[in-house]
Parts: sequence; C-alpha cells; structure tokens
Amino acid sequence: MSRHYKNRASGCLFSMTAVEEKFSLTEVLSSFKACLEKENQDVLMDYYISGWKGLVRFMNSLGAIFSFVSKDAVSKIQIMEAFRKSSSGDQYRSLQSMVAYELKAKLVDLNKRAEHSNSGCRTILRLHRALRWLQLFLEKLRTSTENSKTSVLCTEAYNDSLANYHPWIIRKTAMVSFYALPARNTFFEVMNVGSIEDVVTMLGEAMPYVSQVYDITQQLYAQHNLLDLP
Ligand SMILES: CCCCCCCC/C=C\CCCCCCCC(=O)N[C@@H](COP(=O)(O)O)[C@H](O)/C=C/CCCCCCCCCCCCC
Repeated sequence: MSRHYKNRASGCLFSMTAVEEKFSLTEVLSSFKACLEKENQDVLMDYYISGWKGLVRFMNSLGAIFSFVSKDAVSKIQIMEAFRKSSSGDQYRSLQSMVAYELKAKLVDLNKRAEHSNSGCRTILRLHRALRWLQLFLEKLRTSTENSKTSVLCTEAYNDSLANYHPWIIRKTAMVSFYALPARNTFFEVMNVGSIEDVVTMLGEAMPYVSQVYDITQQLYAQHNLLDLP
C-alpha cells in the first residue's frame, strides 16, 4: 500500500510506502539497546551499525532532499562494515576493541588527515556526534506539543550538536532541508509505533539506551583524547 503525506511548509509530497512496510522506530532503537554488552558495557559494533542502517532507511523515505545527509551516513556505515569484514574484523567487534587496536597499531591520524584518513575511530566519531543530534531531536519530539514544528525542533537539536562541527555551507544546506520535514503528526505516524501516547511511552523507554551508548562512547573517546579527530 502506498500513502502520501503533504508537508505543511514545503507542500512536498512524501511517499511513505517504504516506511509503512519496513520502518518501525521501536525496532531501530532496539539495536542501540542490543549494542550494550551486559558484562562489561562494551558497545557492540554490529548492533551499532545495524541501528544506523535502520535510521538511514527512515531518512531515505523522507525524499531526495535528504539524500545528501543519508549519503554521508551510508558512506560511514560502509567504511565500518568493510573494517568488520576485513582480516582484522575481530578487532572491530566493539568500539572499545577498535579504539585499543587502532591506537596501538597507529592507525589513527591524530592531528591532520593523512595516511589513515578514514580510520574507524574518526568514522565512528562522526556518527557519534550525529547520535547526539538524534538524542536531542527525539527527546524534543517526545516532549513536544501539538503545535510544535518539526523544523524548529530539528534546527534546535542540530544547533546544539552537529552544527558545531560543520562548515557554513553544510549548516546552511541542512537548515534549508529541515523546512521540508514532515509535520509532527506525520512523524509520529511513520514511526509505526501506534498512537501518539504509544510513541511517547516507547521513546521514554528506548531513549535511555541511546543515551547510554552515547555516554559510554563519549567517555571512551575523552579518555583517549579522540574527541577532536580531524
Ligand atoms: C522518526 C524519527 C526518527 C528520526 C530518524 C532520523 C534518521 C537519521 C538518519 C541519519 C542522521 C544523519 C546522519 C548524518 C551524519 C553526519 C555525519 C557528519 O557530520 N558528517 C560530516 C563530516 O564528515 P567528514 O567530512 O568529516 O567525513 C559531513 O561533512 C556532513 C555531511 C552532510 C550531513 C549534514 C547534515 C546533518 C543533519 C542531521 C539532521 C538530519 C535531519 C533529518 C531529520 C529526520
């Protein structure tokens, strides 16, 4: 079944076929819960990647205007999948093992991009910063009211996170694309979770796991001085 939603601000039509058939935010966010290894709180790479793949699927369904965002996320996911499939794949089992391995083997460009321009540490750092945006955006959606505008929620979340790392041209492009986001109710609908109350409950239960993944990664990167990798 194919349904179309009209975006209030831009008048664009979004085809939600893919979303209805494939996307459930509950499922995607559960990957971030599964990331956390029980015994030692390691962040497991395969689930981390799987969470991002789910988010990208959702992003793609929002239309071509967001393809510049999803393309970058996809290229970073592919870099990490390639590491995982390589002969050193076991070293990339978790974010912790990746950091230990790449630092020990001197596989990270610490000051400027050179020989190891796409290290796992640098690539995950970009996704990690984007996870902060997601955390802020979903929390804003969860606590939003009927009159809240998704473009405003998204802009605020972006300004408090990713924007600090993006050059002017990317910031401007991102801001323009936010005006094409579907309205709040449409967002809730495409999450495929149920009623607005169900979404709010689900986000309240799932977001602590996303936050935990974010906090553990932040601490890991801070501990090894990796938060500013070029
Ligand atoms: C129903 C609600 C669920 C929400 C689901 C959201 C789906 C999110 C999917 C993807 C999120 C965006 C991931 C973006 C990764 C950006 C990483 C980054 O910062 N890359 C830049 C730096 O990389 P290097 O050049 O150093 O390798 C890169 O320059 C930037 C590329 C363009 C992306 C910039 C815009 C980011 C905006 C994020 C908000 C997206 C809004 C969509 C709202 C659904």
